[in-house]
Amino acid sequence: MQHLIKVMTPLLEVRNLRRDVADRNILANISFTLEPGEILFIRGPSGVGKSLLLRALACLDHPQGGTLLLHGCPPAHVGYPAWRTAVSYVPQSRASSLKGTPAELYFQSQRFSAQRARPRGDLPALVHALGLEQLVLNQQWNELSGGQSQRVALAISLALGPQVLLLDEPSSACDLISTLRVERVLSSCGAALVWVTHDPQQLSRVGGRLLELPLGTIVHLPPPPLASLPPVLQVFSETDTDGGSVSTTSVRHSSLPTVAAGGAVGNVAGAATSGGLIAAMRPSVSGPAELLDGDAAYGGYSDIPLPATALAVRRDGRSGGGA
Ligand SMILES: Nc1ncnc2c1ncn2[C@@H]1O[C@H](COP(=O)(O)OP(=O)(O)OP(=O)(O)O)[C@@H](O)[C@H]1O
Repeated sequence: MQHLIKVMTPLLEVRNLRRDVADRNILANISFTLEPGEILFIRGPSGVGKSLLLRALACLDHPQGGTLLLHGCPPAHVGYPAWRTAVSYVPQSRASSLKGTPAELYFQSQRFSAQRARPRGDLPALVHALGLEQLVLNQQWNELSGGQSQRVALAISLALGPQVLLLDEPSSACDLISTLRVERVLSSCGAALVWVTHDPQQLSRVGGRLLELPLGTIVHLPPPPLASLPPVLQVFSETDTDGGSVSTTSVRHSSLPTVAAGGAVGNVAGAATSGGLIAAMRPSVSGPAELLDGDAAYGGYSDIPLPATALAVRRDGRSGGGA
């Protein structure tokens, strides 16, 4: 019976989520569940609240109603840094606000306490699979094109091994070939994906389910043509959902030998990762005071200077501005 309950607990559960901004209701009654490896596209007109939904799922903003559960546990139980590590937000564009190089960002992010003792993906393999030269990792962010920085930021997010990736138009700056690479890497990465897109072709190429906003209706997409998305790269092959621990990590690429790095164990409720990477990098962090109150909540973010708004929140206990 206990085993049955575990199997039935979704990876992520969203019940009747509500988002208001400036006294205006943007989203209401959004409900869905997500299982490991599932893809849920989000589509809706500009301004309908797609980014707000992703930010709420990542616990970067506080919803005005509803319930979020990761493996059956609410954010306060999981811990906000651990939640944001497991449920990782990849914003539409953030490279222009970043300083330094992608490699520096990747290594800085690993120093967050919530990122320690967790399995990693193979960043160079991911960079390669996304059609980038390795040297982009050591170039300044502001020297990269929009498409390059979008893909290298995605590679970093994938390499940090989230269980759920929240993707805000992850290929919007890419040409068609790069877009196909992004789709193939994401489709085979093993993480559950919540994927905002405006591209109807992307839905049919990738498949999965579709959440239509503003109504929140969910439709099942037809399966993609068999040949359209051959497995190119698999970073996280096995995830034991018992307590969120990851038991095995492997990297498989069509042109690379299989690399197994099994054995490392990370616990969502315990060690987990930063999630703070995104929160710390985003100057528009907002949310309840407890979400940002103190170093413990930030899980060691003191490694990286916090943006002014987040610092303001931490000092006076009030939340900063939204997106
Ligand atoms: N911090 C904020 N303060 C006030 N209004 C906001 C804030 N953030 C978002 N909004 C408003 O909430 C609505 C939803 O914004 P959101 O960015 O989620 O839209 P979206 O569906 O992602 O749009 P797009 O497809 O253009 O990216 C918009 O009307 C936007 O103006």
